[in-house]
Amino acid sequence: MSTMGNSTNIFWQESPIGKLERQKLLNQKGCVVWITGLSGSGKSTLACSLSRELYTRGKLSYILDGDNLRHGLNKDLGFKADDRTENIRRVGEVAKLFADTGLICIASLISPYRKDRDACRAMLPDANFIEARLLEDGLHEHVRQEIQKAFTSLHVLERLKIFSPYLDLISLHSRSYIQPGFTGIDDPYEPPLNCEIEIQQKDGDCPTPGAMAGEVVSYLEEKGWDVYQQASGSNM
Ligand SMILES: Nc1ncnc2c1ncn2[C@@H]1O[C@H](COP(=O)(O)OS(=O)(=O)O)[C@@H](OP(=O)(O)O)[C@H]1O
Ligand SMILES: Nc1ncnc2c1ncn2[C@@H]1O[C@H](COP(=O)(O)OP(=O)(O)O)[C@@H](O)[C@H]1O
Repeated sequence: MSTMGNSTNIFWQESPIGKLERQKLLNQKGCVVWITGLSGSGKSTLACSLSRELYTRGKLSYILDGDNLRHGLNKDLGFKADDRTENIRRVGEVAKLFADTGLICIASLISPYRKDRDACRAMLPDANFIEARLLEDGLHEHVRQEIQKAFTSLHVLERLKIFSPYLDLISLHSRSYIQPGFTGIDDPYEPPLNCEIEIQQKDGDCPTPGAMAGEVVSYLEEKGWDVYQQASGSNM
């Protein structure tokens, strides 16, 4: 482990262009949208849909997806509690840098431990960390209803076709049953107590990816994250 934290001869170097200038250039405010939820709850789907939605509105975002980062930056980490904590800490630090560039950084990780997510929140100025929790019930209910429909009304071949869009989800759940230490099966997931956004089913329906992204975009618009305003505070 690094001993950097204890060094006394390391000094902060100021950059000539600050966050305010960068935000003004981009006409948006840098923040972190942190998407948390169980495996298969739709985190990556929401992250991609949100990034696309923001792009069409002329807003620059960047996705930090847990799966992808585990191919590079975090390839030395596994799924034991300490590794997950270090995984989240590193992504929190990277997300903080991205937000400082003026980007809307979308971090999408299971991030099962509340204290780790809260530590990332604490790295940023107030309100720059927007936690969005995906409640998996909507998606699972959607799959359940599709399976039920397939078995009650269709020919066998058509039934099989119905399953094809969910092969990922089915394989994920199958894997989770044979792999020890899987979040939500035999490893804990601690839901946020007070997150900014909670996405769940409405009237038994799973929201479409576009609708999920819409909920986050509405939040950002309502709070003014999508547009830079000189008067809106120096620290944002
Ligand atoms: N033991 C165990 N528990 C949970 N998840 C596992 C595990 N082993 C592998 N995977 C796959 O890794 C993806 C989650 O990586 P994360 O970096 O988001 O996890 S964490 O935040 O550090 O808990 C996760 O991807 P998503 O399904 O996209 O969430 C899993 O496919
Ligand atoms: N809103 C949705 N409606 C229908 N299918 C979805 C929705 N969100 C995700 N899915 C599907 O569920 C599966 C898991 O989604 P994914 O985004 O990979 O979850 P996670 O990143 O949380 O593991 C994928 O096959 C994806 O296409």
